[in-house]
Amino acid sequence: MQLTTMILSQLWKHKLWTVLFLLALVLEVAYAVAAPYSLKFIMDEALIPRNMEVFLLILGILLIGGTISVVANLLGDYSLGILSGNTIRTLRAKLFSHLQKQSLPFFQQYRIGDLTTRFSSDMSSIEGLVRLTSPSLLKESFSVVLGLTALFLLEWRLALALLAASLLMMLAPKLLQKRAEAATIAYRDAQAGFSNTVDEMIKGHRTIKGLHQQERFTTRGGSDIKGLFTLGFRLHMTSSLMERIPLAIMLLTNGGLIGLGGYLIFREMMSIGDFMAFFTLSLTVAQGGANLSYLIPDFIDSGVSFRRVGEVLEVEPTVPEAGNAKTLQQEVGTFRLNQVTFGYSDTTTQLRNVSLDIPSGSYVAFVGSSGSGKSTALQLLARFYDPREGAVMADNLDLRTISEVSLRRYVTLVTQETFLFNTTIRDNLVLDQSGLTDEELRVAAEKAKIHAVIERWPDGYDTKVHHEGGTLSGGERQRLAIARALLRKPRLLLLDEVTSALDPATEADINKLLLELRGAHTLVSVTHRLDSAAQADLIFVFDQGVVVESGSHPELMERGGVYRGLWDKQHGFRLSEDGRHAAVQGERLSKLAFFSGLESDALEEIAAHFATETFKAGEDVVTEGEEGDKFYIIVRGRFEVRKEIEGQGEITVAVLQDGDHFGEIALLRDIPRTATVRASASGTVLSMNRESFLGITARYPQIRSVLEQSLLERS
Ligand SMILES: Nc1ncnc2c1ncn2[C@@H]1O[C@H](COP(=O)(O)OP(=O)(O)OP(=O)(O)O)[C@@H](O)[C@H]1O
Repeated sequence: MQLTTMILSQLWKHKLWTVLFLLALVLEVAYAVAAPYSLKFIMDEALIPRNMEVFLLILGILLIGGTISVVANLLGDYSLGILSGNTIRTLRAKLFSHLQKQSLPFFQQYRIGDLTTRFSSDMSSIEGLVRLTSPSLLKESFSVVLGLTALFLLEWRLALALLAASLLMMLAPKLLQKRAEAATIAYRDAQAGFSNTVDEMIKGHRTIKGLHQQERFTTRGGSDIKGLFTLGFRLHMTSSLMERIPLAIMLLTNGGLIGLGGYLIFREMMSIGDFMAFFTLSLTVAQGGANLSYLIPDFIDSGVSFRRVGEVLEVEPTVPEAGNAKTLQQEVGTFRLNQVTFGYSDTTTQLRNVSLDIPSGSYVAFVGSSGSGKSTALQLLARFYDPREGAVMADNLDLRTISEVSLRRYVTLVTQETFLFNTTIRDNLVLDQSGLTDEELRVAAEKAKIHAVIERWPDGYDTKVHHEGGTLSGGERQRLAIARALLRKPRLLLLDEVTSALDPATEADINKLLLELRGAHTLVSVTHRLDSAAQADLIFVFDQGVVVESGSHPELMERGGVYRGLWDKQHGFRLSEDGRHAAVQGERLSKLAFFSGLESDALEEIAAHFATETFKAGEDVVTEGEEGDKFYIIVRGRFEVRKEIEGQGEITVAVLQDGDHFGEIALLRDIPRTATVRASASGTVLSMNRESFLGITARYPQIRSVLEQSLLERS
């Protein structure tokens, strides 16, 4: 609807050109009908009676009419160029800005390939519709109507026969229209699906190679291509049939007209001039009819694109700008979540009645187990979503009433997924802040511990980023994102697990930086690593969408609740600065049920049997189905537990982080692993193999029985 209104408003806006275009079209069609009609007079009034004067008069009129028609054609083309050009330009700009206004759920709903197809082939199709198909349809329809009127005036019986044939010519393709429409939609969807496969293959080429997934992708691509072939063939045959049927009808009609015309002349019910004019004009009308049926498949094709683009334009942002939006002041005070309840969909609830205050200039940490709602709360503070109930406030103003420009000016979010644009490092850091000096750039990059790295690149800050930063390491991208955020000098800096991809030494530097930033900026850091959170002024502990504890590190340790439990789980390890060598303390092992109750000497002895293993993002620690003989404790990192579920493929069923352990069953017997554990970022684990374990249990048999018992309880 919006799309139709937009096109009509363009025609109205350029009314002069619209009127000129219509006038030119009328003149062109009128001449195209009048020229064959004139044969009636040329034959009956000039050639048969051999009257030169009448002949020259008609010839003169035809020449003048022809000249007017040529000028009208040129004028029509020019005005159509202006009208269609402006319409397409406005539509492209509208679609582009509409996408930019969309909220996060929109980009989760539509796949990249689908959206880019709407911008590329759907837009080209609409361009064809506006520039060619619609004007031609208008012209041919007018030509058929005017031509038929002239034919009825010449000889109504012949005209009636021709009309019946023309209607048949138009209706026949209609019978196939539904099939053609369905075939076009199916082909478009298949094109979008294939684009997605290619997009994923290009973006994920490193993971695909690293995990040797080429065959799976070749199969997927092969099946997409096969689908495109089948659907393309169906589309081709349906379109061809739609074109061929009218042609066949036209051939039969010609024969019929000659027969009936000859009969009427022999019976002196029609003159030779009338017949000549009728026959020539009927060819023009039939051509118009055939053109109309040629245009119909094109029209259907672009009609589908029209709907697909229109559908996107109809989607309203779920986080809309307020009508009379207020501007956030530079000196923003407290941010607050006020009894906030939120769910990503109507049927789920990720945050329940959460209330928390973030004082101006403070350093606040959100901690809690994976999936407890920390990142969700952070995204609400950045107003990427609006709460279902309650409000997110800045300076006692509901974020829903604040202009997006001022909110984005003073609130910056840095997430784990850093997107870099395919331009220079400098442009990626500066973005729209053209006034920034090289010195400011250097200072921000130094704070984010990335300056030295940039300086080592051959073109320094002018180094080009390729593949959206895919050639840089996760840590480098993350540090660039921090530098970019610092350059924006935000009042509220929101950080979502920003140190998760960094080595321990760089993590310590970034933690130091956060302490320096406190005061001048308000900081909220989501982290699962409690060593980072411990230095915050205020810590909120999330559990299943609720804030269960809050306070400073000493207060929470003192309380001995959830935070204390998480802290104990994460501690008791030693890790080298580069994250390559780890060790566990005997005391920490006693927290595992099957080692509890052992003397400290025994625990230290067991601790010495653990070996360090490091994993890069995307690497599997264990693979579902393979037989395992090792037990693991995560020292540092984030690992996804993935299982093959019928009908859904491989999905993440749990996330393991610092201090979590898995795989103990492998210490006892050969059983295939029941899930894959894959590193989501680089991580370090400690492992113990069965051979070592059996050596230990020979001396401490109770370990084995406790483990047997706990596994029995679990199964
Ligand atoms: N875009 C989304 N759509 C639907 N559900 C989501 C979306 N993002 C997160 N969730 C779900 O919301 C819940 C809370 O997620 P959230 O990311 O806030 O947790 P978290 O505490 O930050 O966890 P993590 O440390 O693993 O990032 C989880 O169950 C998660 O699966």
